Amino acid sequence: MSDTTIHRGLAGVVVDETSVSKVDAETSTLIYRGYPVQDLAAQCSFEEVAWLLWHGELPTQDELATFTETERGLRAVPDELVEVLRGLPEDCHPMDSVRTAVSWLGANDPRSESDDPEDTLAVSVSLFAQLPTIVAIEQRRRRGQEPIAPDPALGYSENFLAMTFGEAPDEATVTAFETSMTLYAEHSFNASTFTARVVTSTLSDVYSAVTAAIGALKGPLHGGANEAVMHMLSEVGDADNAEAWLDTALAEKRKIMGFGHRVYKTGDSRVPTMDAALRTFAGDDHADLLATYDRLKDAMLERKNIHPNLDYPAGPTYHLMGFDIPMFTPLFVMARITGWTAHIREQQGANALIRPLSEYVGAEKRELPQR
Ligand SMILES: CC(=O)SCCNC(=O)CCNC(=O)[C@H](O)C(C)(C)COP(=O)(O)OP(=O)(O)OC[C@H]1O[C@@H](n2cnc3c(N)ncnc32)[C@H](O)[C@@H]1OP(=O)(O)O
Ligand SMILES: O=C([O-])CC(=O)C(=O)O
Repeated sequence: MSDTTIHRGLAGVVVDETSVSKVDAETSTLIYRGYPVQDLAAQCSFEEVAWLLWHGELPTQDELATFTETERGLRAVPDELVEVLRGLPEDCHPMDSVRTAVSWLGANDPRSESDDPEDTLAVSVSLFAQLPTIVAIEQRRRRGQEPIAPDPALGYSENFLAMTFGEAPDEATVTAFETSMTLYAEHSFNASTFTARVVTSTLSDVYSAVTAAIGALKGPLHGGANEAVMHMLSEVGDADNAEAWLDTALAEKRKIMGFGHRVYKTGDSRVPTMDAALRTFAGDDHADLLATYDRLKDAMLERKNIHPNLDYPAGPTYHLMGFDIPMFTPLFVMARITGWTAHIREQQGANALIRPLSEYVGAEKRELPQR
C-alpha cells in the first residue's frame, strides 16, 4: 500500500500561476485582470472585456475603434464551411457542429503552423468574430432556415442576435445577452480552460486547443449544465412540484443541474448579476417560470445548503430569449473563447509540458502465459 496522496480530479491542486483572472472562494468574488466582473458587466461592452482579457488592460478609445473595425470585418465564414455544417446530421448536438467548425477553420488556416504570439492573437480575434456566425447558422439550420450574413454596421451582440433571429433585437435582449457573455468569459483553471492549456503545453496549435476545450465544455458537469438546467425546470413544471421533485431526485442520487461548484462553496460570484439580468429581462411576463426557479433554488439551499452556479440563471435567460435549449452551451463557447485564448497565450508565454503522475493500481508485474 503506497502512501502517495491522490488528488482525484486535481481537487485543491495549484498547477500554475495566472494573471488572467482570480476566483476567490473565500469572498465569492471574481476579477478579470484586476477588475470585478460585476463592474465589467455593468460598464463595459463585451468587446472591451475580450480586449482586456487578451491584453491585460482595457482598450483606449483608438484601440477599441480599431479592434471593433477588425472584428466586424472578420465575421463572415467561408461558403465551404457553411456546406460542411449543412452536411452534418440534422439532429447532431450543436456543440459537435461548433467543434467541427473550429477544427475545419484550423485545417484551412496556415497560421495554425505558426508559433508567433501575434498570430495566436490574430487567430483569437478571428475565432471571436466567427463563432457568433457559426452559432447563428447552427441555430437557424435546426429550424430549417437559411443563414443570414453578418452586418458590419452592428455591434457584437446586436449582430449575433439579428443573424440568429432575423430581426433587430430590442435593447433589453442585447443588455441581458451582453451580461451573460461577460460573466461567462473567463474563470481561471476550469476544466475546459485547463484542457486548452494541456493541448497548448505540447506546442500544438490554437485551433486544436480550442477544439479540445469545446469538447470539455460540452459535458453537463461543466458548460452543458446550462442546457440541463432548462430541461430540469421543464421537468419540474409547476412551482408547487419543486420540493417533491427535488426530494425524489436527491433520493435517486441525481445531480441537481446548475447547483454546486468545485471552487465556490458559499455561492458563485456571478449569480447575483445574472439572476438580476434574468429578472429584468423576464419582467412580469414569466412569473410561472421564475416561481419554479425560485422554489427549486430555495429548496436546494434548505435541503443541501448547495448554492446555484452561473448556469442556473443563464439557462432560463437564454430560453426566454428564444434560443433552442441545445444552443445554450454554444453561447457559452462564444463567451469563453476569450478566456480560453487568453490562457493559451499565457501558456505559450511560459510553457511547461503538462504531464501529471498517476499511482498504478493494476496487476503486479507477471509472466506472459506459455503459448
Ligand atoms: C459553468 C460551470 O461549469 S459551473 C458547474 C456546472 N455544473 C453543474 O451545475 C452540474 C451539477 N453540479 C455538480 O455536479 C457538482 O457540484 C460539480 C461537478 C460542479 C462540482 O463537483 P465537486 O467539486 O466534485 O463536488 P462534489 O461532487 O465532490 O460534491 C460534494 C458533495 O456535494 C454534493 N453535490 C454537489 N453538487 C451537487 C448537485 N448539483 N446536486 C446534488 N448534490 C451535489 C455531492 O453529491 C457531494 O455529496 P457527498 O459528499 O455526499 O458525496
Ligand atoms: O470554474 C469552474 O470549474 C467552472 C465554471 O464555473 C466556469 O468555467 O465558468
